[in-house]
Amino acid sequence: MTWGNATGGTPKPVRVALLGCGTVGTEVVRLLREQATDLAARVGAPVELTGIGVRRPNKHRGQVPAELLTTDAAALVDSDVDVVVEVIGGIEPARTLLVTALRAGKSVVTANKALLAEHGAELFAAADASGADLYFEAAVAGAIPLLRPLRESLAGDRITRVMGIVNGTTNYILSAMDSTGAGYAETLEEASRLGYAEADPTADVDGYDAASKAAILASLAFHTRVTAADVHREGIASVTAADIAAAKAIDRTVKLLAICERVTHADGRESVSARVHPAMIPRSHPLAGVGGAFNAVFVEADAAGQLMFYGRGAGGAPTASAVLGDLVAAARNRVVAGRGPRESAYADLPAQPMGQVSTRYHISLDVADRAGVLAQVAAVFAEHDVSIAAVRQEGRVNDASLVIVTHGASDAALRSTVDKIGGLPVVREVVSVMRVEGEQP
Ligand SMILES: NC(=O)C1=CN([C@@H]2O[C@H](COP(=O)(O)OP(=O)(O)OC[C@H]3O[C@@H](n4cnc5c(N)ncnc54)[C@H](O)[C@@H]3O)[C@@H](O)[C@H]2O)C=CC1
Ligand SMILES: N[C@@H](CC=O)C(=O)O
Ligand code: NA
Repeated sequence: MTWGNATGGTPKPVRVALLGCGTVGTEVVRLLREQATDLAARVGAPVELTGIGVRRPNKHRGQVPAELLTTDAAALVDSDVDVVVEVIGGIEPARTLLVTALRAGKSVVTANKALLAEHGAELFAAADASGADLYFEAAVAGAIPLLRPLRESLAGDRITRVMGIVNGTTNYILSAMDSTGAGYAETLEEASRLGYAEADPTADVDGYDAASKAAILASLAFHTRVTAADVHREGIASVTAADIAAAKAIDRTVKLLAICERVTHADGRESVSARVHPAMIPRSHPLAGVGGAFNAVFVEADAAGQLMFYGRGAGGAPTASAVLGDLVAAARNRVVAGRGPRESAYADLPAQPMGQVSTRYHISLDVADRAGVLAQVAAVFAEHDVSIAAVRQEGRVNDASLVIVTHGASDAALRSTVDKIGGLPVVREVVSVMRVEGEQP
């Protein structure tokens, strides 16, 4: 179906197949229809939607043109189309459909971070074999233009760090827990209703979605293939009301962060560290003010310095905006017989295991309020070579809370420290253990 005409003549339309018509797909169809004339002018040819691959056509009647609906996504990909837009999600059948499309020289636009983080190399190889485009701006941080700046605008710089909030669902949950004390389950349900969560929301809460995005960000930033398996992943399922309260007590808030770093070793070798975990950050930190399903990402590069990208990271319309931007780029390339950026993985840096990554921790203990407790606890830290940066003790009648913030320590050292401290008779409970980010050590 062609909704618009290019100005100044009638060039051959760019034919587009859409795979999937859920939260994002429905909005892609709406924008294609509503902005058809402008899109045609920007592309230099009309953009023709030739078919929409869905699972249950009846579900979509009345929402999208019924004559476009098909349950045969493979046939749609095989048909005479120039660009395949995939918003099904998951690995199969998306992987097979996209590899087939790319090998056949059809450009691909996808929002599928899980697929890219696991099978990106295969998709790029298929794209290279035929010279087709592979665009995926919607896959990370929804509407925020982030991947194009990394792939293109910063291609002349040396990126050292990418850190931010890249999952809208978990940020929505953590923001609600922090501001209203709302419960975890009810907020997750709301995030699903609003179209932020993945089809299986455990991908969000267990950090898989953010880990896929971290893999994509690290790959682009450091010109290295980083897969989801290379990313250390912790979700928010273990974040308790006590953690949120402990953070509040010291003017911090809890966020799920994705952190990708270029690590330079003493001998000059470099490696890539990518991790996703909840962390306490100061309320004065710019990421602390990022609420709801919004995302924000800091990029640090040698020449550019620090850049911050902020906007809607989830939801049908914002994500469709990024998909449409990619579709215009791919369609333009078809019209002028050009090609978008290819995979850049020449640096091939090794992944740094999490055990070697040093992070700072905030530990909150419920302890007996008597002389010598602090000394006993401090001795365990010293024994494990974990250096203490700050200690705060608040006494009550029979018990007290002891808050310790460490200097940088490895996961392994911290884990053994906390295990041993939890076993001290003077420690009633280890109330909260959480990483600390965003402040000077
Ligand atoms: N919802 C969001 O805020 C964002 C989603 N994404 C990504 O966009 C993609 C789509 O997400 P949503 O639209 O939220 O998911 P959704 O679950 O709402 O939609 C997926 C659609 O694909 C259909 N589908 C499943 N298998 C199919 C098949 N074999 N053939 C044809 N259609 C099939 C489903 O019936 C469903 O309508 C996913 O990769 C997701 O990770 C990316 C950024 C944000
Ligand atoms: N489920 C994801 C959707 C966007 O990528 C999220 O919550 O961020
Ligand atoms: Na984006």
